[in-house]
Amino acid sequence: MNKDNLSSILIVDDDKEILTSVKLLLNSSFDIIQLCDEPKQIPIFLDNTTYDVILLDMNFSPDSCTGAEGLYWLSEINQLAPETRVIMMTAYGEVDLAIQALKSGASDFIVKPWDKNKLLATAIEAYKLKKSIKKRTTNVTKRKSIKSRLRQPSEQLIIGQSSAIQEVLEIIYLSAPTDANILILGENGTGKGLIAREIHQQSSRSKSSFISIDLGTIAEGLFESELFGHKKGAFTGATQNRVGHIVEANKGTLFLDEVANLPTQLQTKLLSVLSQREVKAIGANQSKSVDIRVIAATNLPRSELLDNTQFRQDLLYRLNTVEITLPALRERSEDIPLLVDYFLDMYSLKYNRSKPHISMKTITALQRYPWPGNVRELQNSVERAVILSNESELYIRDFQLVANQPKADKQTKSQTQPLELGNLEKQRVENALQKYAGNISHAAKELGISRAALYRRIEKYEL
Ligand SMILES: Nc1ncnc2c1ncn2[C@@H]1O[C@H](COP(=O)(O)OP(=O)(O)OP(=O)(O)O)[C@@H](O)[C@H]1O
Repeated sequence: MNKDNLSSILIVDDDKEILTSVKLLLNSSFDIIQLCDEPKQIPIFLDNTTYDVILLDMNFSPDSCTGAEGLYWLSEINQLAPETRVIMMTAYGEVDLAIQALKSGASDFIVKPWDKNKLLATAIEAYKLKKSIKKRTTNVTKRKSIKSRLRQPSEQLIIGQSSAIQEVLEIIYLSAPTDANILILGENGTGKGLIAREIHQQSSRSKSSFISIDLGTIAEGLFESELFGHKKGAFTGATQNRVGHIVEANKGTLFLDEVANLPTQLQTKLLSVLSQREVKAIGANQSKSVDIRVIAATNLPRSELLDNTQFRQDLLYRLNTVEITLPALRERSEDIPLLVDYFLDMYSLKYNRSKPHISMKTITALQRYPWPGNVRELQNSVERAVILSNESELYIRDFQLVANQPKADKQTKSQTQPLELGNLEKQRVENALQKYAGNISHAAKELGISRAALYRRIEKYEL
């Protein structure tokens, strides 16, 4: 068999017992497993073999606990074998080190003493990620590394080392420079707006406008005028000419958030704009030619969008030349340590506080919470914790999560999750509405969702 098709892993630890036990554990999942008990040998191993995954200890000298050795070897591996995914092995409590390793390009980390299933799952996940990225980029010449893009200064960073986020970054990288329309799917707060901006930033249209419209918040009668514009006197109240968002986005990007809310007759009109590349304001005699790229987003699951008789399928096929699905935060809890660290930096700076410490125990508790409002809810919780806590360390209570709602166990997730999440969400919406005496704006901010999303939940739960 071609050596390239064999899965390979290198385990680096100075403890020979650990090496043997990890080898036994991974034996049936990897074709090539090599052991290294002396980190100085790493370059020699890398010279002989291209590994998919390396499992790397943080400390090698008997008294060392700074993690400096692990970080040094991580950066060496990044240079010598940039495609290889590195999983760091850290001791319980070394959360700052683990985060530093992730920021320095590690793929993931695993805490010692480890749970065997977790170690196996982490190694397999890293292997799959390595393969999927390799597959999609073999034809791309001059490819910038994903990690360097992660660190690139931009308005707002997309944080995440999970395979789901890495794959999203890869799709953005490949599709942004083309003019293809893109449809982004994902629950509220998963980062659809952030991704849309990043696509615009990475496109050749980045110097022109990025016009974002939330179709979930536009009043029924205003859709057409907002999107297409109107001429003075076109209808009662049209006292002036109005340029629509489509024309404003000319040469740039038009982001249609909550696109499933677009009324049917306007779907037809939008479809014609996309195929004719012309737009006609209400009351105008002449069409104007436009050059726009459309990015659309919806929180509806794909199946619902396809079955939806209210949404024109021919428009859907115009919009989804490329499709990006953002997973819920509860499905990629491995991103939580980095996200928490990122938001702690952001809000300590904003509120002029010293950055609080956070223990591995607290991080683990945050990872077990289901985050129905996704990254937005996490961001709001961290902001609140930074504002309200005066301590040098943050504890789980500072995040004010709903008590006793741990994430469903993986095995039982499919049976229990919808019910648990539905109840949890309903309870949270009810609490927020009560707390702010029905004030939608305040309650939506507290929940970390848009006003439109809150209205939909009020309707859904008949509150
Ligand atoms: N991967 C990420 N890294 C850093 N910040 C993120 C990430 N994902 C989301 N965020 C932040 O979370 C917040 C919510 O993201 P965003 O508004 O893009 O979500 P959305 O899916 O568009 O939500 P909605 O459907 O409610 O409009 C924003 O402040 C965004 O910057």
